[in-house]
Amino acid sequence: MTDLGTRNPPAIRCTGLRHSFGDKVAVDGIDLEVPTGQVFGLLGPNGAGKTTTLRMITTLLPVTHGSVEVFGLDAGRRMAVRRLIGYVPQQLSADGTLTGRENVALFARLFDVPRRERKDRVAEALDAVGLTEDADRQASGYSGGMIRRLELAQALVSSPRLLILDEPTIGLDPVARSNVWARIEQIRADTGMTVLVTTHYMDEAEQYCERIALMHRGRIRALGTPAELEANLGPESTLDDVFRAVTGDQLDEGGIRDVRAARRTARRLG
Ligand SMILES: Nc1ncnc2c1ncn2[C@@H]1O[C@H](COP(=O)(O)OP(=O)(O)OP(=O)(O)O)[C@@H](O)[C@H]1O
Repeated sequence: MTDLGTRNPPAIRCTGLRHSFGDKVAVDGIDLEVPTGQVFGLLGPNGAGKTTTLRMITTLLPVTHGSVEVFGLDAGRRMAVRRLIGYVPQQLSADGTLTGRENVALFARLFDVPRRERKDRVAEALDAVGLTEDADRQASGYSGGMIRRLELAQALVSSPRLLILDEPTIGLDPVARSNVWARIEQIRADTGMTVLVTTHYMDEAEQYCERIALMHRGRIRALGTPAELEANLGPESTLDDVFRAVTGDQLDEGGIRDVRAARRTARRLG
């Protein structure tokens, strides 16, 4: 019997997780548990170590110090773990020369969705993100919000148990942002999927995340429900205040590489 059947592990468990790029310590000893079915937000300024953490959880970066388990499976079991995860990275992954449907079908093939199920699963994923009507248009004509929803469909087509979204709404206008979140919420309600999301938008974290971890300089500095974190700081505190208290107002730690990446993403989204 696999570990999956023998107990009821959390969706994610990180223990003593560290990662360095040369001399730069990007993740500096993280302990984190995300229960199954939760929408969990990872917040922090540029360069806090959020993406590096996500990349270790998704097995794109090897775990060299500490451990990561996904539904009880060690991240070292890369292929088994990847089958459980849908990942929407910050860098856009949709191909503008293909239609929406072709983009999702490509992911269905990549993720070994059985051939006879593919057509239906692609249609279901497109429907879940509200792109059925536009599915046969070339993706280069999509708005930024539609591209993000298309990428959600790409991540959903393999029916993952854990959906990981790195800045899913960066560069989008408020209507497109709430549209993306409405889809995420609906999918979660329909499937019970666990969602791990990074965002810079405190209002989104407050509204949509059941629990959040605030990262700064590679460490988790605060962990709890938005209401708990606010109450801990003091009456009338907002999540913005908590963020400022934790980061000491240093909202931009990441340097030119991170800012360029964020701008590039926002620009490509139009
Ligand atoms: N491939 C890399 N090579 C060298 N340094 C890197 C690399 N990736 C990340 N870093 C550095 O590690 C630190 C953490 O970066 P990371 O991208 O994880 O932060 P982040 O919290 O996701 O930031 P952002 O909100 O800007 O995406 C930063 O100082 C960053 O410059």
